Amino acid sequence: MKSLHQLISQFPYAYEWLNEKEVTITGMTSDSRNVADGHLFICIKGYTVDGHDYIDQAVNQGAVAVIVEKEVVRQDIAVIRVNDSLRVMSYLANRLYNFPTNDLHMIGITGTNGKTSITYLLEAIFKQHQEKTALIGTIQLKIGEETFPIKNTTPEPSFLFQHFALMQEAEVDHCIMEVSSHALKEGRVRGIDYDIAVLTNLTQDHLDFHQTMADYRHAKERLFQQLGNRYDSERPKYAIINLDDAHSASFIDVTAQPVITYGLSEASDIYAKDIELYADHSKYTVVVRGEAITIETKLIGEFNVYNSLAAIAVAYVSNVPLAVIASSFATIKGVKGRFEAVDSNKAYSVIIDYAHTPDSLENVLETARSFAKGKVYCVIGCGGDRDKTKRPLMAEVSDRLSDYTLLTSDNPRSEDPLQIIEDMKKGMQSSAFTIEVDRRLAIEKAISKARAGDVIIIAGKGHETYQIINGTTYPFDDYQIAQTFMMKDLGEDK
Ligand SMILES: CC(=O)N[C@H]1[C@@H](OP(=O)(O)OP(=O)(O)OC[C@H]2O[C@@H](n3ccc(=O)[nH]c3=O)[C@H](O)[C@@H]2O)O[C@H](CO)[C@@H](O)[C@@H]1O[C@H](C)C(=O)N[C@@H](C)C(=O)N[C@H](CCC(=O)O)C(=O)O
Ligand SMILES: Nc1ncnc2c1ncn2[C@@H]1O[C@H](COP(=O)(O)OP(=O)(O)OP(=O)(O)O)[C@@H](O)[C@H]1O
Ligand SMILES: N[C@H](CCC[C@H](N)C(=O)O)C(=O)O
Ligand SMILES: [Mg+2]
Repeated sequence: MKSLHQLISQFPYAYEWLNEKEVTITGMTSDSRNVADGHLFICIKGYTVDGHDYIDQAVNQGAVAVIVEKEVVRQDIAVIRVNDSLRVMSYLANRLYNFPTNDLHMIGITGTNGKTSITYLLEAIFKQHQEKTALIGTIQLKIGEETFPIKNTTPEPSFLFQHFALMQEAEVDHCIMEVSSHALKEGRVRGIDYDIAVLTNLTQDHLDFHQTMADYRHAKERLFQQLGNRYDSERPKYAIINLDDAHSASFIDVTAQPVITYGLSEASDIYAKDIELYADHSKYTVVVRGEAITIETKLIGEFNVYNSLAAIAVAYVSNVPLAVIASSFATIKGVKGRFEAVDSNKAYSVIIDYAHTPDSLENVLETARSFAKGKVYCVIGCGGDRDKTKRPLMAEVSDRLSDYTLLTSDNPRSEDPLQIIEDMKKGMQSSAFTIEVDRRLAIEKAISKARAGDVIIIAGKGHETYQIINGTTYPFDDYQIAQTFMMKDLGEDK
């Protein structure tokens, strides 16, 4: 809690009081729907609506002050005009909550695929080392065992800083967060003092937002530029980079901090060798600056070897002993909705996965192929209001790597589901596919085709428990739908 005058006492931005008033600020937000008594409401001009239009709602809910970019005349509340309210929000949130990231060990993970997976691997490792964690990412925000729903993978600054303060109060040791390219480009993570930045990989996604791969890469590079330029022996900083990624050199180039590389060759500081991949577990040796440990884990596929290397690198520079790291892998059962096998006693497997990019789908289908004794089926759709150019590419991957594809809907959002499928269809070379716009029916059709030894990949929605069609959100859970149908699926040979 601070007075507004205190909050702006050393304000480094140009500003103008449109109505000067001494008020006490209890919290802040840029979403009028979340305003509570004593809040500062920050008006942001968004892509769809303008936050300035919600001042009345914010005041009705208890806002005592607003930050605006426009001419706003009000006598009842304090009004300050600035040039860039989003930038100012990061600064004010940092001050209101007393610079909470200065006392937290902040780990930021960026890259196209693997971010969520790595956050959960790190949670397991730090737990094994008796340290307290917080996670921020696609599935949820989590402080210790307490979970909070989340709208974006990387939320806006006032939400972030409010929760960093809660983490500080809860004596969290490590805050492990996914940092999306949208957040980096929109400046949602300004002012966060990261200690470790991780790059998983960079392949095509989000070209609707970034237009070019170069812009997408520049956005992700900002995390590494933000890692600071000072060398502080009390609090060393590290850039952890997947050396096998085609873009690794430019990420190494932009950071001033020590770089730790990981990969599958001896050229990396931390690498895996003697990799044995099975249908239900994996085993490999990880060499960490000359010292070797054996990892045995239920995580499946080579892409998860990469994810585990990233997590091991972070844990290693965070002073977790290698023996503790190795033992923690025995506790990891997998990550919700990431290559998650549906529990059943069938002779075929159904796997729920969050692959929603060409590269992730390729990884997952290659993994399925490597152990399938029978056919591989893929149920796949693409999200509406998202990168249209990835649609035919994802269909092409499914056509090439599975024996049969069911083209269906993901979250069509505001788009026509059949048009999305038409866009996907352009990538299909073979005729081994069916179109079934209803995702539930597509899942059921795929399962009813399955015979002993077959593998069905249901891709794109992973942990999601909803489907957005024509702007409306309906309950929808790939896992439950698949499991319910499997229990009824008593066909021959099953
Ligand atoms: C394209 C994009 O990045 N959109 C983000 C943007 O929304 P926007 O500009 O459309 O916001 P808006 O609805 O116009 O609202 C403008 C302002 O008015 C406020 N408002 C709005 C309505 C109201 O009733 N009251 C109110 O105060 C809003 O809180 C906001 O401050 O700002 C919002 C607030 O920060 C974000 O929630 C929103 O993310 C939307 C939901 C989204 O879907 N974003 C995706 C693309 C995204 O960011 N994804 C990445 C992960 C991607 C990945 O790695 O795969 C993520 O970090 O989530
Ligand atoms: N290291 C990896 N390389 C390639 N594909 C991966 C990797 N790790 C996971 N995947 C695939 O990508 C999917 C998404 O994984 P995960 O949720 O961990 O990624 P993410 O980066 O958090 O994605 P998002 O951008 O949606 O937040 C998984 O279901 C799997 O199919
Ligand atoms: N973070 C990603 C998730 C995509 C998940 C997929 N199910 C979809 O809805 O497209 C995005 O917002 O683009
Ligand atoms: Mg994620």
